[in-house]
Amino acid sequence: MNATALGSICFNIGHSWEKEVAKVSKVRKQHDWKPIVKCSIKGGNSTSQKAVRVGVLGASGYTGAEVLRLLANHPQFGVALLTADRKAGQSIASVFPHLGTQNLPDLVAVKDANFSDVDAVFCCLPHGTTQEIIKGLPKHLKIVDLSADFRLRDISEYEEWYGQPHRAPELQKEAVYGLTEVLREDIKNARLVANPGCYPTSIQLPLVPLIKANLIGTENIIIDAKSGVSGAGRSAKENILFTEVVEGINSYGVTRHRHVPETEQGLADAARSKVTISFTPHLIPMSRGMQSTIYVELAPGVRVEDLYQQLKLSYQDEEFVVLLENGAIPRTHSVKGTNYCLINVFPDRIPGRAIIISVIDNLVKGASGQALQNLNLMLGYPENLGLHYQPLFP
Ligand SMILES: NC(=O)C1=CN([C@@H]2O[C@H](COP(=O)(O)OP(=O)(O)OC[C@H]3O[C@@H](n4cnc5c(N)ncnc54)[C@H](OP(=O)(O)O)[C@@H]3O)[C@@H](O)[C@H]2O)C=CC1
Ligand SMILES: CC(=O)N[C@@H](CCC(=O)OP(=O)(O)O)C(=O)O
Repeated sequence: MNATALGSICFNIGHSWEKEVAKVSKVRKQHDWKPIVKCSIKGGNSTSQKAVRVGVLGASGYTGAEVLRLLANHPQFGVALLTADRKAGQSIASVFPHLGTQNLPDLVAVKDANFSDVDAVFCCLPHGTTQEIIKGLPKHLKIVDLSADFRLRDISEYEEWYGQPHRAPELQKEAVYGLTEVLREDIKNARLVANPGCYPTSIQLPLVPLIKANLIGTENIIIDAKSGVSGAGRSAKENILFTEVVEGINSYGVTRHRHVPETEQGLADAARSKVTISFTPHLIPMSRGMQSTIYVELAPGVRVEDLYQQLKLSYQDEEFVVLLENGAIPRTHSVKGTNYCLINVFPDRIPGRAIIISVIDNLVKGASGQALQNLNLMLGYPENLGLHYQPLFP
C-alpha cells in the first residue's frame, strides 16, 4: 500500500455502523457463535444494547483508559466492570475527566469484582501482579493481557529478565502471543492472549516478513528506538517527571532491556533459528508515539528494492500495517491515536545495508488498539471493529 492509499484509509473511513454490524452478523454465522444476548449495561453509549460485556482491569492506568476511549466507538462491546488499585472506589470521571461523559461503572478493587456478568477482560496491570490476578479469574472469561507476564514461552527466560519466578506456568502454556498480523489464526482460537510489548510490535512487524523470506541477516540487527512518556505508565516515577524528560532525550535499558528476549523470540520463530539484536530504547519528550529505526544487513544477492517488494506483498491486504510509498518518511504524527503501523525501507549509504523505519502509537497498536484487534478476533468479530480512527495531527 502506498502513501496515497494510506491517505484514502485515513480520510475515507466512512464505515457506517450498520455496515459493520451486518459484517458481524455474517461472521457470527460463519463461526456458529452464540446468539447475541442483549443486555442493558453502562458503556460507551450508556444503556445501549451491546452483545459482549467487557471488564477492564487497571482502568485507572494509561492503557486501561485507552481501551475505554476505543470501546466508546465499538458497536458490540459494552463496559460492565472497571477495576483499580489505589483509585478503587473512585468514579472514572474523577480519575480521567476526558472519559467522564461515557457513564461508565465506578472503579472497584479486583478482589471485590464480580465477573459473573462479564464475558471478556482486558488486563491492563503491571507485570508480576498480573500472573497472580489472571490465575484467579473464572475460566469462562476471554482474556487479553497487556502486560509482559505471558509473552515469554520459556519461563526460565521470564525469571532471568523479570527477576522473579513465573507464578502461573500452566497458564503460560495456554497463552498465545498476540502479534495480530503474524499469529491471527492462533489468536482466533485463544482464551488467553499475551498482547505484545510496544517496542516488540514496532520491530517485529517490519522484520518478520523479511526474515521469513531470508532477505536479511539475523545476527547483526541494530535497533534504535524512541518512545513517548506514556509508555512508562501513569504511576509517579522520578525518571518521568516533567523536568527529567522535557528538552532532552534519555537512553535507558542500554545493553539490557526486557523487550530483547520477547523480540528475539518472535524473530527466531520467523527465522526458525536463533536471532540476536542490539536494542537501545530512548525516552523522548512527547506523550505518545514510538519510532524504531532498524539497521539490517542484506542477505547475499539481495537488493533494498527486494525488501520493499516483500513488505508490500506481505502487507497488501492488511488494514493496519502500511508500507509507505518509496522514499516517504514514516512519522509518529501520522499514527497518533490510531492503530496503524507505518513502515518504510531505505538504502544505507554503506553497500549491503538497509535502514527500516517503523512508527506506531505505543498506546494503540503498541497496546490497547492491538488488544482490541485481538479480542475482536477471539470473539469472531471483524478485527477492525471499533478501530477506525484518523490520526490526531497536529
Ligand atoms: N503504557 C504503554 O505504552 C504500554 C504498557 N504496556 C503494559 O500494560 C500494562 C499497563 O500499563 P499502563 O496502563 O501504562 O500502566 P499504569 O501504571 O498507567 O496503570 C496500571 C494500572 O494497574 C493498576 N494496578 C497497579 N498495581 C495493582 C495491583 N497490585 N493490583 C491491582 N491493580 C493494580 C493501577 O491502579 P491504580 O492506578 O488505582 O493504582 C492502574 O490502573 C503494563 O503491564 C505495561 O507494561 C504494554 C504496552 C504499552
Ligand atoms: C517508555 C517506557 O518506559 N516504556 C516501557 C515499555 C512499555 C511496554 O510495552 O511495556 P510492557 O512490555 O511492560 O508491556 C519500558 O521501556 O519498559
